[in-house]
Amino acid sequence: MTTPSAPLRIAIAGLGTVGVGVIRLLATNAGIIAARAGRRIEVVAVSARDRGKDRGVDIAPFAWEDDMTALARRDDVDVVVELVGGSDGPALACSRAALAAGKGLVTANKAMIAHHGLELAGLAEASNAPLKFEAAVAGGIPVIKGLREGTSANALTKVYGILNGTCNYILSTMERTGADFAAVLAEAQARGFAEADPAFDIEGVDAAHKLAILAAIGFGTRVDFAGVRIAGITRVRAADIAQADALGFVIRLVGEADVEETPQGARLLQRVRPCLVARGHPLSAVDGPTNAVVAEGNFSGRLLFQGAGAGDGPTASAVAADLIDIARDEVGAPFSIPVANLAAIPPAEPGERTERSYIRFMVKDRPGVLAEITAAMRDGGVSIESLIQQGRSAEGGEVMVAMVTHEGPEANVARALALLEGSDSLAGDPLVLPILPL
Ligand SMILES: NC(=O)C1=CN([C@@H]2O[C@H](COP(=O)(O)OP(=O)(O)OC[C@H]3O[C@@H](n4cnc5c(N)ncnc54)[C@H](OP(=O)(O)O)[C@@H]3O)[C@@H](O)[C@H]2O)C=CC1
Ligand SMILES: N[C@@H](CCO)C(=O)O
Repeated sequence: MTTPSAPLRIAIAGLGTVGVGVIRLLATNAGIIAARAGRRIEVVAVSARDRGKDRGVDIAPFAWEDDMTALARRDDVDVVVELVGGSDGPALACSRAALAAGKGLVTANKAMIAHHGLELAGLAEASNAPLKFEAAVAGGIPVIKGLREGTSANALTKVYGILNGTCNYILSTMERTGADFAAVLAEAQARGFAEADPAFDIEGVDAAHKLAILAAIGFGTRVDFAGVRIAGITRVRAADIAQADALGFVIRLVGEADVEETPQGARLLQRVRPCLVARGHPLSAVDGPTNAVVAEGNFSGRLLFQGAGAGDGPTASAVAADLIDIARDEVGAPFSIPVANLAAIPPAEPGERTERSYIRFMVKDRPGVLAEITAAMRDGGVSIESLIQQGRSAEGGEVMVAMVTHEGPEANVARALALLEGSDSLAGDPLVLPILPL
């Protein structure tokens, strides 16, 4: 006769959008989860800032701890689920305490994994404790599992995609409705997609956290968040979205990573930037808070992972999947290979890479301005494919000039723009958006 396995006992630190989502999911799907995990997953204790807050779920059956580190050390807990957020502070303290005590750790905290993932993975290895963070990248999409397991036999050539639901919601809503940036950001915050500090979303930092994690798993490298070149969406105007649309593109915030071989050795390129994406490219149809990740393997070919990148339900789904893996005892090295074997690859210099670009200038509406811009392009070695000046301003006002370049070295665009620096024909810095190849 077999005895039923003991439940997996968990503690949840953080009872916000995701924490409450996890409590709801574990209760709603308890039967399915127990059948698939081989045992029940039971919430034993919880912690957050404000014990008295109405969270829309009953937390009375769970023990309460004010101190998250004490929560992490409880004897009646097997796995700590960290859903507080922030790269340091109580999230990190409770994660370190859990792993040091030999308990499993599941987290959705990409900021913490991007900054301290290697240390935490080292602690997990030392304690032989599981560390899992599926929800940290692309919400409900099983992309970490996809890269750690599905493509594990491949050398990846490239990983890229739409990694921030808030930015995608803002860009696609502005595109569809013409609404104002600030109003759409407020909607994303109200719907629970945005980070506690939404500057992390709109300035590209959140996508960079996720990209650094994906690159580490995809290429077997040490997590290098500092090596990610980051540009957010705050400089994209409604007029750019309209201009891109007229040219047959949408604008999306894209994170991309690859490893290139140079005469000096391997170099890791990681960058997050708003890009023009041609209608017809799989990423152009990714709307709202949806995320999509493309991974190109040398045997698998191009794989596309797509789904909800944020929100309580999808993120809770990823957290619970990690718990089920732990309950089944199906865990491996957090970054797919042991920390000591991850490669330290220096960051790449992108200047010699070639691409097509969209360049937008706000200029004074007066004779000679276009000649000045095109001369700088010529002298920088940039070949112009098309150039559009929008309407006439009121006398002496600003007008928008947008151009699309032929494919050429990125360094040439930088050189051309340097030639225009300080020109009093320009009203503000030009905006350069790369055109994503098909
Ligand atoms: N929201 C989403 O769609 C997604 C979020 N994530 C990640 O999941 C994590 C949680 O996000 P989310 O649920 O949205 O965040 P919320 O801001 O909704 O919730 C955070 C929770 O942590 C508690 N908390 C915050 N700071 C402290 C502190 N200093 N001491 C004690 N408790 C604290 C809060 O307590 P109280 O409620 O009492 O104030 C709250 O319960 C983050 O790492 C986030 O990046 C990942 C994927 C998607
Ligand atoms: N703020 C994040 C949450 C999911 O990681 C986003 O908008 O994508």
